[in-house]
Amino acid sequence: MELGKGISLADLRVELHQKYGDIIRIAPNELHFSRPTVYNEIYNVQNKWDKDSEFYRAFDAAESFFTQTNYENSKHRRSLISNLFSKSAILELQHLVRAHLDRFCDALQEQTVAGKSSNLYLGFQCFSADTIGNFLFSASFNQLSFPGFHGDIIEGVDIAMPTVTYAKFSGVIAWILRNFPHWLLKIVSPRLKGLVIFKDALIVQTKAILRNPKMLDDAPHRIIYSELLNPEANKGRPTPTALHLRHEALVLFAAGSHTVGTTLMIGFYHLLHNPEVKQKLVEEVRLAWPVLDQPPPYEELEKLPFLTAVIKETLRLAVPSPASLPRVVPPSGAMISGAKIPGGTIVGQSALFVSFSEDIFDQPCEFLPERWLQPGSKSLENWLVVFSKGPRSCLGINLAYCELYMCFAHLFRRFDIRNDPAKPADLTWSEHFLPLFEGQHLHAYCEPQYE
Ligand code: HEM
Repeated sequence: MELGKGISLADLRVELHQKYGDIIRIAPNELHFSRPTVYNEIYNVQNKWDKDSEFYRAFDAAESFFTQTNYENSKHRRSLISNLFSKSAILELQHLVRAHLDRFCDALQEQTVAGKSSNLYLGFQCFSADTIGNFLFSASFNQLSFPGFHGDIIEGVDIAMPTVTYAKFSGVIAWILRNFPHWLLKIVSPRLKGLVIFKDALIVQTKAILRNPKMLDDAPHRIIYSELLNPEANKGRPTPTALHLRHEALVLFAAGSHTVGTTLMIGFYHLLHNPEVKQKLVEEVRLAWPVLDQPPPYEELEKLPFLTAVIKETLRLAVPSPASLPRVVPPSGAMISGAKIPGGTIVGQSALFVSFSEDIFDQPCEFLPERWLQPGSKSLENWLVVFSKGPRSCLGINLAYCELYMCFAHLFRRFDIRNDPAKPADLTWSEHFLPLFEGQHLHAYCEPQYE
């Protein structure tokens, strides 16, 4: 109903809570809670509650561990992939992030030299898509090479995004979308072409790898398929099929690209609109990075206190995955928000209700990195919940932080960045599991620094 009226789910939840109180029914068997303390009651290490199957069927990736509703069934595959995203693996492969940043910076410089401002929303999406592609498959999708950062895959993701919401509300629509022939999709919606070609390429790639797993030996670093097909780790279990591999690849690409791109865009938006905060960040980065062609490694950047505060504040405000993440209360029932909730009820809370809670964050709508540097602000970290919590929390958190630290530091060290006044950004978004930004994108001029 709300889709028909064009109202974003995120706004609708706020409206309903204002009208009906702390606990609202958002579907016949689904509750949403507004008190921010509920987040830690639902999502925590003890609660291995199932994900809601109707919600997660909306993703066209039924064989991935992400859409696997039962924790026990998802655990094995998650643990295989987690090797690639451990902190030590990310430190070892940080040069991949750096390589894509170099390409990104070259493209920004070219656009500035041509007298054009850059679309930073698309630029960050291209950067994160190329980076995650490199981590997962040791291949680049070259989204950064598209003129004006109009990458065909990332634009296809934005166009396809509302289908997740439609599929969530109707099993029939979910089925049609899953089974729609790719050749027809390219004709009906030409702007989806890049995404369709990407999905078709995954079909070919996964079949070829299963036919000849030895080709994995040629990859310059470990990739998802080497982990998923590891014979030692899979002992006593069936080997993953081409469909398993493809669905894991799709989910990891989707989870690792849009989220990071959105976070970067929101952070840059706030820094460009808060010149004093931006100046403080630039000074800190310059001090840690005095010689332009000798960038410090990620290990050094993550020690910078103001940069760290900027990243925390950016994540808090960005909430790149704003949906309520529905879980099923176990048969024994549970106490949530002071109420006894019967087993089988679907419950959830959007992280927006924590990030923007006045009870937790003073002036929650303001971009105030300093809040993370006050005495006692360590306790605030409990409320930085955008990666979710518990056994189904974000698997890519180490890679996400690495990309954020390196991107903020590189761009603000290598460029003097200014808003394009002719193109004021409109950050209005609607919720389709991910936020869809349909207004004017953030544009900026990036003047290269030569020392
Ligand atoms: C700022 C960046 C990111 C944010 C805020 C974020 C946030 C989240 C959230 C909230 C979840 C829980 C989703 C749910 O319960 O349905 C999640 C899960 C996940 N994320 Fe991220 N994410 C980010 C980046 C990444 C990256 C770079 C990757 C790398 C591939 C990644 C991979 C995953 C995976 C695989 C899951 C599913 C975990 C499971 O179901 O057990 N994420 N993420």
